[in-house]
Amino acid sequence: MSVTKPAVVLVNLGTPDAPTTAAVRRYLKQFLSDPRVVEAPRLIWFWVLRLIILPLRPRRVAKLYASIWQQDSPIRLVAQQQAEALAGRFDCTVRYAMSYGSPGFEAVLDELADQGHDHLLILPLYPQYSGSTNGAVADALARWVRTRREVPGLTLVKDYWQNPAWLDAVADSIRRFREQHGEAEKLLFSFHGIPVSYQDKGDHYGERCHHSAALIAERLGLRAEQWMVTFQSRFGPQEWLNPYTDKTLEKWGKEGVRSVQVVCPGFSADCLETLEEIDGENREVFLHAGGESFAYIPALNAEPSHIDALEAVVRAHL
Ligand SMILES: C=CC1=C(C)c2cc3[nH]c(cc4nc(cc5[nH]c(cc1n2)c(C)c5CCC(=O)O)C(CCC(=O)O)=C4C)c(C)c3C=C
Ligand SMILES: [Fe+2]
Ligand SMILES: [Fe+2]
Repeated sequence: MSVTKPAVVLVNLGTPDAPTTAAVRRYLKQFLSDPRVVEAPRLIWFWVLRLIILPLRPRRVAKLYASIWQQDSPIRLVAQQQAEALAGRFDCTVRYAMSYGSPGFEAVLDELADQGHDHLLILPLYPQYSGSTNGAVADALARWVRTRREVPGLTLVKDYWQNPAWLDAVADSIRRFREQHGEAEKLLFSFHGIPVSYQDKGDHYGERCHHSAALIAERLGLRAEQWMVTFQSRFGPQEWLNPYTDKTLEKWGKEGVRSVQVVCPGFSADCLETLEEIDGENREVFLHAGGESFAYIPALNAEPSHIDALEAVVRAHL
């Protein structure tokens, strides 16, 4: 009747099924239709999305995806590795799911509940809560609950940037990188942005990013002038959290900063926004503006120290 063991579901943002215009269009349609992601007036956005964004953006973005594609999209390959590695740590089922695209979050929840798991622990893989990411997972969970006659016990992890195991894992990865490659003049912590209007309405995501970076810098013993926090991945004409990553790298290059290392601790897996936007586009911006050396420090992905941290987060909530 029921399996008494809990199951863990790791949830990340999502990605297209293929690096093609059609697949990117399907993905962006689902993603950008979520009112948690784009908080524009619904009727206006319905038409802007269909008449401007979806006819134009997918072709360009599909090329960017093609440039980072492996056997699959990196974010999905990493999710699979993370789930496998974490499953090795407990006597319980661990699955991964995506908020947009596949494997769909609600389908994975159905499967686990149908197998009789009577407690599901949902861990969104965003270290810093934002309504636009973790909030969207909560919405999807609430929608799913309404479809189930028998609702399992549910635990939703809000976020985990304060967990010492996660802070140690990020600090150690930076330390190891600097031991291998030497130290750059500047260490830039780049986080995905959100529109300033979301912050004005009460989303404290930006503060959580600043606190995270400060705690990591403290572990590394960095002086204030050695590091900085910026925000990347702007979308649309609104003002987003600043300072912006690209503008900062351009300014540094022009001002004579010779070497930078960039780390993106808001991304639990490498993806389009780190591999292409940071290690591709922003590298070019810095070098073009006069910088001499640019290095991207990879996300924690399925590193054992990351799995240690995720294990600690799960154990703290089970
Ligand atoms: C209004 C739009 C967007 C908000 C708000 C937003 C917040 C947000 N996103 C992430 C993490 C990721 N975003 C990724 C891609 C991506 N993000 C947006 C838009 C918003 N994000 C778009 C349109 C895209 C797709 C690419 C593009 O068309 O430019 C990804 C990468 C996924 C992949 O397939 O590799 C991640 C991860 C966070 C953490 C966040 C708020 C805190
Ligand atoms: Fe995004
Ligand atoms: Fe981007």
